[in-house]
Amino acid sequence: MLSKKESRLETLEEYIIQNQNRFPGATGELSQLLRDIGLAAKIISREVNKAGITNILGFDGSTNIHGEAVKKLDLFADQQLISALDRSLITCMVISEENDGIVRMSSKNGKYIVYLDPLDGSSNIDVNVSIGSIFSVYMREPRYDSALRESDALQPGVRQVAAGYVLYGSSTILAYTTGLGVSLFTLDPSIGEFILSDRMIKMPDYGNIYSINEGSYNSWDLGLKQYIKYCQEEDQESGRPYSARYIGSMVADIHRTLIKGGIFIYPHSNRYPNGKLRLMYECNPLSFIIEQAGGMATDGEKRIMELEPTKIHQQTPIYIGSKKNVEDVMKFLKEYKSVPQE
Ligand SMILES: O=P(O)(O)OC[C@H]1O[C@](O)(COP(=O)(O)O)[C@@H](O)[C@@H]1O
Ligand SMILES: [Mg+2]
Ligand SMILES: [Mg+2]
Repeated sequence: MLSKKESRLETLEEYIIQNQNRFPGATGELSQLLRDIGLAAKIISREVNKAGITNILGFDGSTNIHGEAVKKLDLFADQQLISALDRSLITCMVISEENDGIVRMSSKNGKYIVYLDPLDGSSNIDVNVSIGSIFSVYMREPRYDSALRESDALQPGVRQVAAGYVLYGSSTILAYTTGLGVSLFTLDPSIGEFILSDRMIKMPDYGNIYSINEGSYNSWDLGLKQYIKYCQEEDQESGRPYSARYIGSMVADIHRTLIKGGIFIYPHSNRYPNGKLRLMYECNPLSFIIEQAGGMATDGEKRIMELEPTKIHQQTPIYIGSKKNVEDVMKFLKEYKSVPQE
């Protein structure tokens, strides 16, 4: 929450410009890109807020590359974000959950590559539970020819120049980082502006909340089973048992973790041998946010943002949240790694 001293309303626009001025050589293009995403987020938020009375709920009838039935709002959000990014001619390529291949933009010389999860938490759209949008921005490597290739987009998370999410919940919140900390902006629909609500947020080092879909329990690693058992044991001193919270929209579960601390886990399982969540447009951007707020994100062994991507839609297990909680689960995974499964 902002201090009393900071009660003068600061818009996303003003904040972006202020940050840009910290870099004498800045061209203003990244600022423009963030503005583009802000505009699309306002349009999506308006549509989400009245979804029950417009014809936007339900399925579109198509299936995406993950074999998921696509929702109409998935496509609406995809179109809004892609057209907003295309307008300013600084993005050359978009990779989105709802498009199998790379989406080439009008400007093939644009210097940015943007990954999108246009609508996150699709299973919650029709039941009015918080959903989100996620974005991740890379620079395009300068090359002798301007041909756009999928391999241009296969860069590890540590190369992100910006990342963030929009949460469409009881209020609409935009969170982003360019590597200089994380700030949150709340949409004031009456003036149509995102207003700074948390500057340079730091998350708790530890939290007594764990978040995981226990439905796949039977195919979890023994170390994970032991960690969840540890979370559920009675021990007042260490704040256990923890509370279980699972919204089923990664953006919403991560936003809660950012504010309250704790851990969010989507492990590998029989149903998802490589995990369910996508490295490039879910795990990398949210890991960048969490790390910038002082947290941690791994695949159970390695730092998510150091994973070398081989496919634009690849999946990964993820353990993300407060540093102490993630270190704890890593210890359990390591300790039980060689113990035969029950
Ligand atoms: O229903 P499950 O298996 O718990 O999966 C929920 C997870 O899947 C997702 O909905 C996948 O994202 P999309 O909705 O963008 O496909 C995440 O937001 C969420 O964390
Ligand atoms: Mg998603
Ligand atoms: Mg999605």
